[in-house]
Amino acid sequence: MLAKGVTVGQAGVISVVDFGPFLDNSAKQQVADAIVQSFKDTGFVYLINHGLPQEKVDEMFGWSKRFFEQPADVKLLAPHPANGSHHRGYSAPGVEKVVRDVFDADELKKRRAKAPDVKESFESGREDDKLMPNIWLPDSVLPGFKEACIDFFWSCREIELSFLRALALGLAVSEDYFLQYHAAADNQLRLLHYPSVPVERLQNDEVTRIGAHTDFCTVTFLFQDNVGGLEVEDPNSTAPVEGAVVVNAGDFLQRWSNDTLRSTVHRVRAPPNLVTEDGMTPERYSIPYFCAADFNTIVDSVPSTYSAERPKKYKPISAAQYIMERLAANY
Ligand SMILES: O=C(O)CCC(=O)C(=O)O
Ligand SMILES: [Fe+2]
Repeated sequence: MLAKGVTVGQAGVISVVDFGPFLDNSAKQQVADAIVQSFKDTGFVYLINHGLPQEKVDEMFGWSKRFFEQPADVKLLAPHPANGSHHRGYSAPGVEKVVRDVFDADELKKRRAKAPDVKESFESGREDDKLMPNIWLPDSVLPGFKEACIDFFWSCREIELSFLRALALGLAVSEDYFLQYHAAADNQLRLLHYPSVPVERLQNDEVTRIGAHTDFCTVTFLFQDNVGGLEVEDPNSTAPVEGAVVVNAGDFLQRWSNDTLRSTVHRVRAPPNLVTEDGMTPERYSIPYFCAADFNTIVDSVPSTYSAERPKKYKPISAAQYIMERLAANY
């Protein structure tokens, strides 16, 4: 049963949940239940009143645009390392191909050649991350960009911490259950730009914006502009909801929850009904924030998600091992 009052609408079949009553403590359990129900049903939820002011989101999109407007050789002053497990810096269009269940290098090459992902990205994390140091532009280029990324990273961290509390409450474990495993902020802020491309090529699957995939962390928060095109499997197309952050469960959380919560396949294709006169689909910007468990932590199934009737399906695993294997397979 979905809690009425906090579930304020549907975008496709995905619930739009008002997070305000969680943050102000007026209806914490109802909000938590609505989120968990939506994660069980679809693996996705839209959150409104998430606490991050819209001006901050708009500002970050502004920085993202200014970054991607730079000439290629400037952006490449902060190059993403060729090593796919160091996820920082700038990746030019076509470099990364997000796929599902492909770990073989030759097969990846084939898929990339067939339908490249037409997107470029810039990734950053916390400044004190020794495992994956940030890769910034030189100080003289686009001053303020680095500070904006860092500031936005920590703003998103606030939503993450509140959201993880809600998730725990909704799963009937102690409110700080997930927090103990997410103390380090091993998260990743990703700026994405999908350049304008001929609609026909997107529709014929000659090129993709982002290929069908699941995320592999705990949860992802996605801010998007109003262009649209994000599609969630079976069989939902989602439209951007004003002021909302889209949250989805990653594979790690699905595994962690003993398959109670779903990590759903999603992709970005041509936005419906948006074509310019010359048959081009407008460019699109989005900002996902991937939240991962502490690399050094080992997780076992969430206590409320297994029982004699529903035995554990998975062995305990370290976040580092799981995530590094998945990252390296995408590059
Ligand atoms: O750009 C989007 O809307 C989706 C991005 C996404 O799914 C990802 O980066 O994992
Ligand atoms: Fe994704």
